[in-house]
Order: sequence, then structure tokens, then C-alpha cells
Amino acid sequence: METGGSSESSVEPKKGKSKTRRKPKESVLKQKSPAEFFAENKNIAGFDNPGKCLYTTVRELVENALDSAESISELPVVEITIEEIERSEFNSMIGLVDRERVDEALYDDYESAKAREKRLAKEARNQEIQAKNALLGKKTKEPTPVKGIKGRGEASFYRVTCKDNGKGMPHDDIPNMFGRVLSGTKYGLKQTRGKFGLGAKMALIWSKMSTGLPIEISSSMKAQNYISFCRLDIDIHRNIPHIHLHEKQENKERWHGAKIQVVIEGNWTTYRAKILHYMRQMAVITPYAQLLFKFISDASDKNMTIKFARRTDSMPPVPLETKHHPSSVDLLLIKRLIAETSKQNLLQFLQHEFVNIGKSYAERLIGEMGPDFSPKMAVKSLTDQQIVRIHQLFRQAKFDDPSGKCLSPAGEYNLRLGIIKELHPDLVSTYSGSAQVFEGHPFIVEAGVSIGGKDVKLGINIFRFANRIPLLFEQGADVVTRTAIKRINWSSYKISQWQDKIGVFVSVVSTKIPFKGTGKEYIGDDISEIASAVKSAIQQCCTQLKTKIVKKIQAREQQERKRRLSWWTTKWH
Ligand SMILES: Nc1ncnc2c1ncn2[C@@H]1O[C@H](COP(=O)(O)OP(=O)(O)OP(=O)(O)O)[C@@H](O)[C@H]1O
Repeated sequence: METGGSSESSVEPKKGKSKTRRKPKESVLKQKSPAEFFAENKNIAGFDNPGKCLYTTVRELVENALDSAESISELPVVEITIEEIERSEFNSMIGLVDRERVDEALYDDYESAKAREKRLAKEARNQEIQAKNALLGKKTKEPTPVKGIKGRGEASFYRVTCKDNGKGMPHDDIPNMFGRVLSGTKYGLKQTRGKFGLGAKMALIWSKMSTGLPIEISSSMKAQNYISFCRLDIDIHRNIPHIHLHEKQENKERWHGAKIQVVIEGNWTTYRAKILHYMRQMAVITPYAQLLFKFISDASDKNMTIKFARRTDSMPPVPLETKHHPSSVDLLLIKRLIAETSKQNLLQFLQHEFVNIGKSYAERLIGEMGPDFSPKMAVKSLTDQQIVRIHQLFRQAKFDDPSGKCLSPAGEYNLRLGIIKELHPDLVSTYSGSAQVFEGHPFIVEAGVSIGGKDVKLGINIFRFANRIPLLFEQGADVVTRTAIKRINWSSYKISQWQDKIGVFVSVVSTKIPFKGTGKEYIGDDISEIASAVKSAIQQCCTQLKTKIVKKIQAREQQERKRRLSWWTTKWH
């Protein structure tokens, strides 16, 4: 309420106090665009710090590339390159002149003469101790680096490029696909890696925040005689693309696919291991893809090229779009379906917009709704109350479970192949569960358990996948970790958590993965259907392994008996 001349403004300052009391600011109503919201809260999309931003950018681009190739049943060929950009090169890219430092003491990494003297003395003392110990033949610990001048505090910049052989994008859609937060083609009820219409835009927002540079997209669809090229950035306040260049170029080679390039701040040193780990796990779950990873730097010892070769041509089937299951819809969704349906009457609407409602079941449901409802009534004329009644009945009535036919799990063969190819274990077992349901959404759990192998640590090593995306963060809270650590009695399968190198691989696919957050980092442990399916899949693998382990033990014992027998025989004859 407006109070006109507010009493607060007339308050006299107290005696002896020099400060005048501040007038509280009126709160002003403001709106934020989705792009602004995500720019201010980029951590919820997995863009926490420069290192994690580099990792998530790679991830988002690779996952889009795989989604795109798989959508046209093309065996994926994906090339991802991270190129380190020197500060001077970066400055010249943005037209900034390199400047020599004039006032050194102004900088964060400035070291005074006294501090330098102290540091050098400490380094010399450390070296002396090392040399003495070496003379005495004592084992020496790696000396802890002496705190010296701070890291230059300078940002590192990287050009990230991802090229695929996928479907490409229609020329006119490209600006909105990359320059408007919450826009995409994967919102339907379908198993895809992408879901939110956010990832590529977050890479662009981060590039805009850290380097100010635009994103570049080249794309061509099958049999298209031109390549669409688009350079754009995003108007954060209005959440619309800001196009720098959008043109058609010649496509002599009839290439199809997409090439996306962004220049961002990052931190390769701290996130190198995570990025390589991600690529390796992606190779496990997609052995039918050819993945090429390159890191390019002026320091040639940092350069690397890793090829994850394709090991099979057998690709999981393309996931199918499905309709909503009546048990999974809420009021808003029912209203949206009514607004969008092409069906005229209630009977047709129920039959055609949902799975598992046949004609006679739809008639029974309508009968149950009450006297205000009839099969022939116009669906668009339903009142709000009538829609609430439909929703209530959907929640109480019994429906057949949705089928898992629309899903595309990796398949036991691919999972086993991926594990063997990347880990070379001594023993491996895999299991593929049948389709199950949570809150009306179908899901399938597949699992693998391995013993031994290359680069596998002692104890339980968890590998998690959701809609064929490797999940690397928030491991402790994830349903797979919790199940493997707390709910499996490993010793009852003759597997030792302390002496064996155990690999636990669990892949969940669904039309709706219940991720916690838009960063797609883990699946919570609160959905009992998923938790019990994960447990049962791991147990199935362990049961198979137990048989193999017992056979191995028996074979070893038999060999030992034979050896002893032959020893005795030679001794007494
Ligand atoms: N490499 C690509 N090939 C073809 N289309 C692409 C490619 N990359 C992005 N797209 C299109 O751009 C859209 C937006 O991509 P974006 O990464 O922002 O979101 P998403 O993949 O739909 O969802 P999520 O935010 O969950 O990753 C995608 O839905 C897709 O249609």
C-alpha cells in the first residue's frame, strides 16, 4: 500500500550517531527470461566452474551427435576436438591488443622480493634433504611443492568442435535450436539422450559469459545439395537468437551431419581425467559408434588422439515415440492434450491419445465418469471440473502396464562387448531385464558385473548409464551405487569386496529418466520400482558369475590334486 510521505523518511537520526537510517528499497516486480535464469543458475545444468563447463560442453555436443546419427539408423561417427588457445591468439581473435604489464604489484600473482627469497631458500632446503636421504639410501617422499607465486590466475580458452554423420538440421530451424533456451525436437515421449532443449544453449551461454564469442554451426541433411552455415549468439534478456551470419554453402561431397564449434573458458588440467573417463564409458555403452577424441595444444607433449574403434555393426533399434499412459498424466497434461487433439469426441480422444485404452475400456471409463459424460460429447467442450473428474479416474482405475517396445536398451550383446573391449576383465556376466513401469513410464534395466581387468581398482567400481549416457557425478546419491554397496551381499556369490576388482555396470533406459536436476548427473534412490529392478539385475549377474567362479575354484583344486599326485608318484617310483 502506498503511504505517501512515509514516516520512515522523517525519522530523525539518533544523537551521537552519524549514520542516517537507510530507507528500505521498494521491491520491484521483474521478469526473467529462461535464458537469464539459466545464465544465473548455470550450475543446475552442470556448468559449475570452468573445468566442469568444458566437460559438460563436450558431453552435450557428443550426446546430440549420437542422438542425431541414431535417429536415422546411421552407425555413428563422432569426432570431438578440444583445441587449447593461447592468450595472445585469443586476444587477436577478439581484436584485443596484447599489453605488457606496467604495474606488476597490481597483479594477483605478484611476488615481492622478500617472498621470492623465502621461497627459494625453502626450495634449496628441500633439495638438500632429498640429496642427503638419497646418499643414505633412504626412501624419500616426493617433496611437497613450495608455495610460490600463485598460478597466473589467467583463464584458459578452448575451441571445442564436434562433428557427426547424423541427420543434420533444417536450415531455418538452426537459429532457434541453438539460440533459444528450452527449444528442441526431443520433447516427445521417446527415449533420447537429450530431453530439456537446453544443453547446446548452455554451451553458448557459457561461451558468451566467458569469451563473448558466438557459436558456429554447419549442418546438412541427407541428399541436400547445400550446407547451412550459421554463426549466432543469444540475446539473453529476450531469449532469442542473435544471428551474425546464416547462409547456404556448396555441399560438393554430399556430406550430411552437423559440426558445432564454440570457444569457451575451461580447465583441461583439472577435468582431463573426467573427460577421458566419459569418452571411455561412452565407448563401453556405444560399441557400435566410432569415437575420435583429440586434444590439441601448442605444448606438443599435451597433445593426444584417442580412437575408440567401432566393434560391432549391430545397433540398438531406433526408439519409438509413444503416447502417454493414463496413469502418468497430470491435469495440465490432460488439458494440453485436449487443446492439441484432432479428435472430436471424448471416446475417440481416450482411445487415440493414450496407450492401453481400447474402445470398450474407453466406454466403461466414460460410464464410470458419471451422468454428465457421454462418448459422443465434444472433447473440446469439457469443463475444468469434468477434466478433474477424468484425472481422478485415471489415477484410480486399473490399466495394463505400458509396453517396453518403444525403448531401445543397449542390449546384452553390446553391453558385454563394450565391457570386454574397454576393460578386458577375467570374468564377465550380463543380464537384460524385461520392461517394467514406474508412475506409468516404461523402463528397462540392464546390468553387467565383471571381475578383474585393465585399469580397474580393487573393490567395487561403478559404471552408470541412463538412456545410454554415462553418469560421472553425484555417484554417492545414485540408485546404482547405493544398491551395489548396501543391498548386495557380495560374499554370498564368492566375490570379495576387499580382494577382487569388481566392475558393476548398470544401464537404465526409459521414456522418462527421473534425473535429479537438469544436469543429468544421477538417478535418485527414491523410486522403489527402479531400485528393486537394479538390485535384481545385479543379483542375476552375480548368480551367473558365482557358477563361473565355483567352476574356476574346482578346476584349480583339481589341478592342484593332480600336481600333488604326480609328485607322489614320481617320488615313490
Ligand atoms: N548434432 C546435432 N545434429 C542434429 N540436431 C541437433 C544437433 N545438436 C542439436 N540439435 C538439435 O538442436 C536441439 C537442441 O539441442 P540441445 O542440446 O539444446 O537440447 P536437447 O538435446 O534437445 O536436450 P538436452 O538439453 O536435454 O540436451 C535438439 O533437440 C536437436 O533437434
